[in-house]
Amino acid sequence: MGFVIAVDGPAASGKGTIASRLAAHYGLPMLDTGLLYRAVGVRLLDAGGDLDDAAAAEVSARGLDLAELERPEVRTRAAGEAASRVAVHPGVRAALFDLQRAFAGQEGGAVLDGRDIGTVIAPEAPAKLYVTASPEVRADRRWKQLTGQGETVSFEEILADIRKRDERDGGRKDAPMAQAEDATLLDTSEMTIPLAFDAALRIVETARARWGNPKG
Ligand SMILES: Nc1ncnc2c1ncn2[C@@H]1O[C@H](COP(=O)(O)OP(=O)(O)OP(=O)(O)O)[C@@H](O)[C@H]1O
Ligand SMILES: Nc1ccn([C@@H]2O[C@H](COP(=O)(O)O)[C@@H](O)[C@H]2O)c(=O)n1
Repeated sequence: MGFVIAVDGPAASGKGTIASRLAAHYGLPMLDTGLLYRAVGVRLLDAGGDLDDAAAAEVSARGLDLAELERPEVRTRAAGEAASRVAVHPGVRAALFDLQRAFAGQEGGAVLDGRDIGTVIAPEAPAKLYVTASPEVRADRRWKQLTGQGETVSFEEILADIRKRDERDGGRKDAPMAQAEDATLLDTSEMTIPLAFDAALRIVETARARWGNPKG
């Protein structure tokens, strides 16, 4: 495995923003694994399926075409909820495992963000961050993001979504959202995006030095 950076944490903590900037900094490919689950949820809803039907959700996951990750529908509030509901099914997680594992196994390394990268997908990753922020801060960030995309929703509705998502993601039996024992916690509640990236970069550089990358 090359230099893999795992960026886990709850909804709207800023994982994707940090992961994409780390990927650009190191010239590494990046996978937002949440898009996989969002696309599975959206395609199941498109087919008129039940998000709580484990078998139907697995069929949806096994039929996923990566081009579907580009659909604008996957970035909506509804897609985030659908993702979290299909993500509880072990069959869905199993169907998406090999793709994520292969992405992490790329020779030069990779950056992946999600909920279980440091614990399940790439437990041997040399650099692991667990990015978080208070539920209120995360709800504010998500509310600004969704209303900026034209969705009509209240802050209070998003805060309720965040709390429900945290509970479901952290409470599920299979691959629950969790900070890996060797992951460094990064609370971005009081940080701007540049400050959060700087803090993340310091953590990754420390891990990189320890990893002894021949490129120095
Ligand atoms: N430190 C920050 N300060 C202010 N806004 C931020 C910060 N980090 C990220 N954001 C903004 O918050 C929103 C959510 O960020 P991002 O998509 O990176 O979160 P995430 O953890 O990947 O979310 P999810 O896992 O739900 O996809 C985006 O609009 C992003 O620009
Ligand atoms: N590795 C992952 C990534 C995501 N999920 C589930 O998908 C939902 C949406 O993810 P976002 O990153 O787009 O918010 C998330 O709430 C999880 O339920 C997952 O289980 N594992």
